[in-house]
Amino acid sequence: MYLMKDITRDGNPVLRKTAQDVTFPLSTADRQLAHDMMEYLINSQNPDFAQKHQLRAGVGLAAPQVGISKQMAAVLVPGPEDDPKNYELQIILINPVIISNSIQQAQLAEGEGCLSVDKDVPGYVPRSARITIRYQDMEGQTQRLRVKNYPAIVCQHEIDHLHGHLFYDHINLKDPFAMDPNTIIIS
Ligand SMILES: O=CN(O)CCNC(=O)c1cccc(Cl)c1Cl
Ligand code: NI
Repeated sequence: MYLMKDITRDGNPVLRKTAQDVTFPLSTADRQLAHDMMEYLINSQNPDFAQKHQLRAGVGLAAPQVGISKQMAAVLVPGPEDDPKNYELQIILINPVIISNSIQQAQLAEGEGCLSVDKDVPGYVPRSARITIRYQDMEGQTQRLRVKNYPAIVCQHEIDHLHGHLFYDHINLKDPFAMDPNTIIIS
């Protein structure tokens, strides 16, 4: 079970490397990694558990954030307020590649945060509004996933981690809340 002490923080070079491809069949360690990352997200979204263990909430987690430079990330996007466990997206992405993306951009109204970045970095993080991801599932089968809006933003945040990018790399520091006509704001 991961706790905040297990999360690598900005400044650790592992967060700025391109992670290594995962090979199949998955090793026991890789299976455990997938499980533990998803378990962290589930725990972090449970208010009582998160409070008790001082976990920062997350809707995604990438292997480099637990010090493992491998192309693997977990995504857990909750459902609606009244039914959060009816997840909008629950998936383990292995060796993910964005194979197409919309010209249309999207950004979260409240910006983004990252377990690996302790400080708040205010500002819009422009991303593609719709993407198609080619990835491998736990059995090594190649899959394709089309996502848009919030789940697409989360997947891009995670895939960024696998290539050494952090969310604030995308913020326009001269004008962090610059409005672009071609970019939809997701609240
Ligand atoms: O890489 C994953 N994390 O750092 C976990 C903590 N951040 C979030 O859950 C988060 C918060 C806001 C917007 C996005 Cl897109 C994400 Cl991903
Ligand atoms: Ni992050």
